[in-house]
Amino acid sequence: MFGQRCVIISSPKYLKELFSPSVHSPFLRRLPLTSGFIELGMDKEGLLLNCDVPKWRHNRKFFQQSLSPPSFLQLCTKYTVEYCEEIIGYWDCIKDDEVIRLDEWFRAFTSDMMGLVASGSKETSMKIQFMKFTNQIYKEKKIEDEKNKGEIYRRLRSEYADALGFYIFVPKLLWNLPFISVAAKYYKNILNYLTEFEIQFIKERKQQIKIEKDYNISDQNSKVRPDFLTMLITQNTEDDPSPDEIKQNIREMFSAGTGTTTTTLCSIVYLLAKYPEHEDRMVKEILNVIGNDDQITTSNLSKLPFTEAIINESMRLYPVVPITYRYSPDQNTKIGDYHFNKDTIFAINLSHIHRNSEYFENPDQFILERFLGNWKERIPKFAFSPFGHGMRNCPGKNFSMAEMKVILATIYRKYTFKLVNPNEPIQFKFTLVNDISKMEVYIERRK
Ligand code: HEM
Repeated sequence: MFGQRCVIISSPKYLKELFSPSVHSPFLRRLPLTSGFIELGMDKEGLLLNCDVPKWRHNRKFFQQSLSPPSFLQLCTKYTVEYCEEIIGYWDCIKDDEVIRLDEWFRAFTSDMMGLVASGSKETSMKIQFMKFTNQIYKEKKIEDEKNKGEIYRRLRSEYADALGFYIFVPKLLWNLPFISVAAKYYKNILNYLTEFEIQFIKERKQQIKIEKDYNISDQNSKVRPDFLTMLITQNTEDDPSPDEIKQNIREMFSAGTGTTTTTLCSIVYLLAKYPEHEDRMVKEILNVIGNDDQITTSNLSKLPFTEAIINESMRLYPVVPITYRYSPDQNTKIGDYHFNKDTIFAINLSHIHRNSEYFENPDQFILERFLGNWKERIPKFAFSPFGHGMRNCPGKNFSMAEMKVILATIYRKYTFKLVNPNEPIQFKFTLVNDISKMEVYIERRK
């Protein structure tokens, strides 16, 4: 893999070293440096593919600190509720016998939601999804959107997702070949245009914050949006993190936070459609804790253990990141009793580990009791790793768990979903993650 020896790890027994929480761990890198990562600017910026350990640590600190204040999580809950209300407004216009592409709807939802949470960009993916569905004057909307900043940003991000695939999977050697060179040039332009766009709005936000000298995130009267971008800028001392670092952190909030949540939500809906008795129990819990119409708050999210078990068991069966990697270029390493030369890539096969019968009885079945009660004492830590572990685990874990609980609680109070093809297995396409490819459902309103 990437020209290096790759060892696949399929047992949690060998994860202690690879998932070590120590800053001195030799496994602080995910993958070796490639020309594609350099072209994307991800080799030294952001987190996901950052190969420069001091720079990665610097970014990780800012990324994590920006996501963690309770006031920020509360705000994200509020935004999620608002967007759920928007999606309900559209879904209420859809008849019970009409087929909808749930994967597309959740993709639109998570994209609009991230737009707002990451950079205050108010976008219209759900509106467009609805217009497409109802064959409304989509063309006119398109022309109107040419001038809409949020819409330009949304499209650039979507092109960026394709550029990521290109630069990660197509080796530099091939970039000058006919046809491929056209794509290489096109994606280069997209990257440049997106960077220009992002640097400009970072500059504008910085100026806004400067005008309000004593800016405080909880000030209701402030004109500055209290989002991830503002959080990153307000931790800033002497232009640190730099605009380029801020830009990459925002990009990764989108690229790591939208597809993952979309796919996990689709897996949950798929499994609940197959196990209606679990759905009934979840809805009862939601109605008991939150009620039928009341707004969801962060404090009642912690009172939904059954809903949480559903999310966990779905992520066990269908982990959106089926394989994660660790890499040690500086020193030879030892995993269990085995010695490895430096430069070995370790591919940690999470989807295989999650179905190991040593830790999960009847591993292919959807059994919620596994994740009820004191499950953290029963299930060994590394046997269940939907968000990874150790120094490079997922910094968006709490955010996405809260987001998914709010979405489930809000939409399942109103609707139930029936699979159009109940006998078909769920379909994913694998890029670096498992991405839901198509999921067709009927929406039924609850009586
Ligand atoms: C259901 C939702 C999500 C799942 C299942 C998920 C899963 C993962 C996994 C398995 C990893 C690799 C961990 C490791 O190698 O140990 C990861 C990394 C990462 N995730 Fe998530 N993620 C989700 C949502 C999010 C969200 C919402 C964000 C942003 C707010 C995010 C940001 C990141 C970043 C930046 C990394 C790279 C961390 C680093 O290398 O230091 N993820 N995620």
